[in-house]
Amino acid sequence: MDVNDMGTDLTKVLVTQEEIQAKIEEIAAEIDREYEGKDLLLVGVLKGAVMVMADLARALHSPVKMDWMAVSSYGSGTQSSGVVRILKDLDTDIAGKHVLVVEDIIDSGLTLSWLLSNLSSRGPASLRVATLLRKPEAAKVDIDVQHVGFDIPNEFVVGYGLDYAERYRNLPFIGTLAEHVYA
Ligand SMILES: O=P(O)(O)OC[C@H]1O[C@H](OP(=O)(O)OP(=O)(O)O)[C@H](O)[C@@H]1O
Ligand code: HPA
Ligand SMILES: [Mg+2]
Repeated sequence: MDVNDMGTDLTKVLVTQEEIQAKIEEIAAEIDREYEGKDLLLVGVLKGAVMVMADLARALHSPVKMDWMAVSSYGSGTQSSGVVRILKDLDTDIAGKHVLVVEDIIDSGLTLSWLLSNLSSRGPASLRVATLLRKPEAAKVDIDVQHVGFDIPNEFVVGYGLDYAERYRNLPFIGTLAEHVYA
């Protein structure tokens, strides 16, 4: 799919497929260095992080394990409800493990902040975060994030895993959604 298949739903491409892939290679190299000789568990946050997780895991040279959590705070709108629900928990016990949470986007930060306190109560050996996107102007909580792909403006974006009402996740790039789509 490309931007021409999208009609007028998108106003622009914010991050191209090539820029995403190059950034993921960079982050993977950082992670390889950081966890050298350690067992690492990647925790992907469904559903948005599927694309980042799939590409990041394949760009790593170190062997890793992968697990998934599904949480939802957005429902079908463009604003976080602030109420996070676990839809699917991890299959594995993370006590004593090195855990890296993989996210597509940190927007208000409410989802991740909730998730990090939930996961840290399970006693991991370490708990860090990699995210492809972050919206600094939208932050409602301060979170220490070790790997950030791109800081982006405070606009609703879709593509590469990110949805609006479950659509656009399969775009290979990040685009800005036209206001008429959700107005
Ligand atoms: O920083 P926040 O304001 O909390 O927003 C970020 C979260 O929102 C999105 O998930 P969503 O709840 O839409 O679920 P999805 O991944 O299934 O689309 C996104 O994937 C992050 O997990
Ligand atoms: O900008 C966004 N787009 C799609 N999903 C999201 N979840 C949080 N922020 C966003
Ligand atoms: Mg969503």
